[in-house]
Amino acid sequence: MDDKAAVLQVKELCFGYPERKLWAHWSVTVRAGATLVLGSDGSGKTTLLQLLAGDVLSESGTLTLAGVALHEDAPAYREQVFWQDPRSSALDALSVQQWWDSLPARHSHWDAAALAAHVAGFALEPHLDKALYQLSAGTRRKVLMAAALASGATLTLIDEPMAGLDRASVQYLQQALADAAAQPGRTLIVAHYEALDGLPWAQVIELPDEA
Ligand SMILES: Nc1ncnc2c1ncn2[C@@H]1O[C@H](COP(=O)(O)OP(=O)(O)OP(=O)(O)O)[C@@H](O)[C@H]1O
Repeated sequence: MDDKAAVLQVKELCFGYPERKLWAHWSVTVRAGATLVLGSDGSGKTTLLQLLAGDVLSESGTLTLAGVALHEDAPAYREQVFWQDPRSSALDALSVQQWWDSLPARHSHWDAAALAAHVAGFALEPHLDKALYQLSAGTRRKVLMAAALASGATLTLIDEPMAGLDRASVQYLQQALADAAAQPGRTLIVAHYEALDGLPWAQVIELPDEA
C-alpha cells in the first residue's frame, strides 16, 4: 500500500483485558474513505474504536493519525477524531440541540449545513429539545450519526450504525456515509457484525471470533 495515502497507521498494537487478549503486535494502515471493521459479538470492535479514538490506551504500539502520533501529542491526535460511544450515558442529561451546539468548538471542520440535511434525512426535527435519555435507541443512534457525519473530522469512528434504525433511515444513512467518505481528507471507520453491502468500502478489517 502507498503510505502517502495512509491516514491512520497502527503499528505493533498490543492490548487485552485480563481475561481476553485482543491484539498482539497488530499493525494496519487505513486510507481515506470508508473502512469496515467486521466482527461478531465480543470480537473487539468497540474496544478497537476506543483504542483508535485514543480513549483507551494500548499496552504498547503506536497510532499515528495524519502525521500526529498519539503518544507524542494526545490532544492534537484526539482533536482530529469524532468518537462517541453509543452505550455511554455521559450525555444523557443534555438535549439533542445542546449536545450538537457543543460540537463545533471541538471539531473545526463542523458542517452546519450537513447537520441540517441529516436532521431532515433522519426526520429528527421533533426530537431536538428532548434530553438524550428520553430518546428511543434508534432515535438516539440517528442523533449520534448526524453528529458524526457533520463533524468533518479527519477520523470518524462509528459503532454499529444500523442498530434500531427503520428502513428509511438505513437508506439515508448508507447514502450519507458514502457522501462523507468521499469528502477529501476524511476517513470513516464503521464497526458492524455483518458486511453492510451497498457501501463503497475502501477496506475491510476482519476481526477473529472470540475464542
Ligand atoms: N472493560 C472491559 N473489561 C473487561 N473485558 C472487557 C471490557 N470491555 C470488553 N471486554 C471484553 O472484551 C471482548 C471484546 O469486547 P468488545 O465490546 O470490544 O467487542 P464487540 O465486538 O464490540 O462486541 P459487542 O458487539 O458484543 O459489543 C469481549 O470478550 C468483552 O467481554
